[in-house]
Amino acid sequence: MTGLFSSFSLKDITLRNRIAVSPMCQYQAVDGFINDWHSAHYSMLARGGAGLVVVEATAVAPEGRITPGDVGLWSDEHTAGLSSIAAAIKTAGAVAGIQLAHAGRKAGCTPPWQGGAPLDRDDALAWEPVGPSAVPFVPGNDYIPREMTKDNIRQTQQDFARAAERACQAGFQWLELHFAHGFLAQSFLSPQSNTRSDEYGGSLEGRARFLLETVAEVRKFWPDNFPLTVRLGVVEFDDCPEHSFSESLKVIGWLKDAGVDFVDVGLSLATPGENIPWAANFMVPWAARVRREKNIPVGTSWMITQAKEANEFIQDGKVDVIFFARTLLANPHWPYRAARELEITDPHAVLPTPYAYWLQNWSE
Ligand SMILES: NC(=O)C1=CN(Cc2ccccc2)CCC1
Repeated sequence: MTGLFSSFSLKDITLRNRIAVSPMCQYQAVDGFINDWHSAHYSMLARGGAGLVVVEATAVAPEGRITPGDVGLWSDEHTAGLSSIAAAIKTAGAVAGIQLAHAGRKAGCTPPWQGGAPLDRDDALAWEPVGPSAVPFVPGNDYIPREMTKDNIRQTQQDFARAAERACQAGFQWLELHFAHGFLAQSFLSPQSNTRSDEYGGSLEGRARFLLETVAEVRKFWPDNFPLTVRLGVVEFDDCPEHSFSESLKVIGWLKDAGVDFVDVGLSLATPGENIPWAANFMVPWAARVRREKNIPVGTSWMITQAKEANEFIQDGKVDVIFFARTLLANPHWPYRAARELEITDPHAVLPTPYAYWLQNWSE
């Protein structure tokens, strides 16, 4: 019987359950290097019982960081630190995943708790953002990205590919390309941000070209037996969400043909004014449609907090994996709580032995 605690196999990788730790930016790195914060953070989450732990948005180039505190994999020097993170995740019994990102025109900002605005131009840590077109994320704002040349595009695609190679060397076995949240790849896809008239703009094929060429480059360096996945913003909540969704379905078909094994169904966040219908589980129906209409395994996230509901989404074949974020930040042992609530056999067994032993006969 499939459910939240049934295993999930994709290519040669098997998750012990359907609970994934969603990539959550910590903004604690220096020059892209991880430190004790990340080691404790990811060990804590992996020991909580999730089947998959995806490391936060990891920049493929320095100018692709959301903030100066983003983790990076743009240099061989970054590999060692991340290999210790991958090892810690695997030792805890979870599959080690990593999200590779380039924030494009949304790069170069302060972390949300400092307002999330672009760094002052005279800040020594600031840099010029890049994007498909010289169109600012905030209309009328003077934080305008430099329009990427074709050489810049090719270089960034290589950056993704080399970062994927490093991720494999570091021991990660699940790769997620960040094609959502208004970051670089999403900004190529959205006509709101991509006004190019060359082959990287205009038609849907043109706007999707950056994504498909990036997947093709990554495919050369990421082992075929490990899942190659994308987080894709599948819907823009503008005056016609069905339009952007139908375009996304076409793009997902092309991504699947290019070798993408799984789609983590996310938000577009391509423009600041989106009227997002925030509500519990609101992305599940969209993910279920992708799964059914494109016959590809999917995951999703956003305000999913209840074990019984999550279990039903899996049982009903709506989604294959559920990415939890704040639910797990609030309680890293939430998988244990969920196991008890769903009355699976040996709920304590989702935790490592030193915890499981003492909890086997414990009832709160
Ligand atoms: N790395 C990412 O994909 C990020 C996504 N965010 C969207 C978000 C909006 C609202 C609530 C949570 C996340 C903000 C921080 C960075």
